[in-house]
Amino acid sequence: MFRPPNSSDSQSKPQIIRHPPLTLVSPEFVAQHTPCTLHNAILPQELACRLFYTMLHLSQNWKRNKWWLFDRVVESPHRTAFFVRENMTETSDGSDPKEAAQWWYNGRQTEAPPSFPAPMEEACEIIERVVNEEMRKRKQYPLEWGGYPVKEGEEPLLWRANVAASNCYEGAKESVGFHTDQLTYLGPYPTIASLSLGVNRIFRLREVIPTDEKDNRSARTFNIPLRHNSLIIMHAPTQEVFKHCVPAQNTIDMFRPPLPPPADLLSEGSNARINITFRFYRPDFRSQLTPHCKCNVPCILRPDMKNRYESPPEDDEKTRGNADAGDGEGWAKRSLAARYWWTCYAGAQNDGHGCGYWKVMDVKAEGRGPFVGDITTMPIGQ
Ligand SMILES: O=C(O)CCC(=O)C(=O)O
Ligand SMILES: [Fe+2]
Repeated sequence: MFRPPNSSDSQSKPQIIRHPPLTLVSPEFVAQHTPCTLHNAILPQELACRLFYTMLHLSQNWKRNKWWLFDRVVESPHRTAFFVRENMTETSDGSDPKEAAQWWYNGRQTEAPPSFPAPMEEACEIIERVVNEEMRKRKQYPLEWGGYPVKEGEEPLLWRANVAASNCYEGAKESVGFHTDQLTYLGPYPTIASLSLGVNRIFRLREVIPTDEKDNRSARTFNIPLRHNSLIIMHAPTQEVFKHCVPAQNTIDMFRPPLPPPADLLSEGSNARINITFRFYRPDFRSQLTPHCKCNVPCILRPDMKNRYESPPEDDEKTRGNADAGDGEGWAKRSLAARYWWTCYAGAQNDGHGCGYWKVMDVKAEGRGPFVGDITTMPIGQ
């Protein structure tokens, strides 16, 4: 006799519901399903256009990132550049984000990066205000940076940008693969504000399911169309829980800028998308404090996205991200183990062979902080 389709075997393993990809077209849907927020028409139209033309012009000199994958060199399918913001001493603790920025390209040391061009600085000031407003409504995680200066009579500052990474995707086929942003200089639970200019492209998010949950649920793919002059803020814990990418597409619509270019800058229509991610390099994760591996190369910091590392319960209490994990989607219910690893990165830059060095980050022993959790034990906001 054949076993009926719903045998006791298949019953012991519950059927996982596999949801089809979901396109999130509105800010409400993005907020409902992901730890990100979407803000359309973020900059005044004139500034968005001026910044687009400025960056498109500069992008002619941007480089493709190169790294070793197994035994061959691969090249990023887009061009990229890095910028450092001037006059950030009040939040930098005497450390210089320029130093860290020199390690941006896959652990290869590069020349000191340029400063923000004028329209990028203007945009950054607007974006900082929006990010702070948004963060005030959200809960904070104990390991977030708690060292912003407090000014009497003013709302507490929750985020600043001191660096920016910019990407140019020319045509439908240029892309960036699924990844999480390296936490080496950002530290745990970073907030990253990502501005889109030019053609509309899809930004894709997908949760990394912890090993112990993978028999119970599957990850859903979320597609978020990013229009010219939109901002997506990757709030905590996006980098700990989701991977993101900008996939190659079969077709894209030409971008017809609402305002003409200045006389000295080219182009009428364009098939390029410019992305600028504004970030805060934490003083307590400055490059001088990055552990080195056995190859004597600075390590990279990665979250334990799959909750593979079982930590002693006593030190879990303090660093746990989501001890009060509540309702909502699967990811929002996750209890984050808050484990991070320093790992060898030499394999990406030299000959594809690293030393396999691996160490759990120990915030106390490494002297990191101050953290949000040092100042307040209660999550603020919701
Ligand atoms: O272009 C984008 O929207 C994403 C870029 C990105 O993920 C990155 O630079 O790390
Ligand atoms: Fe990224």
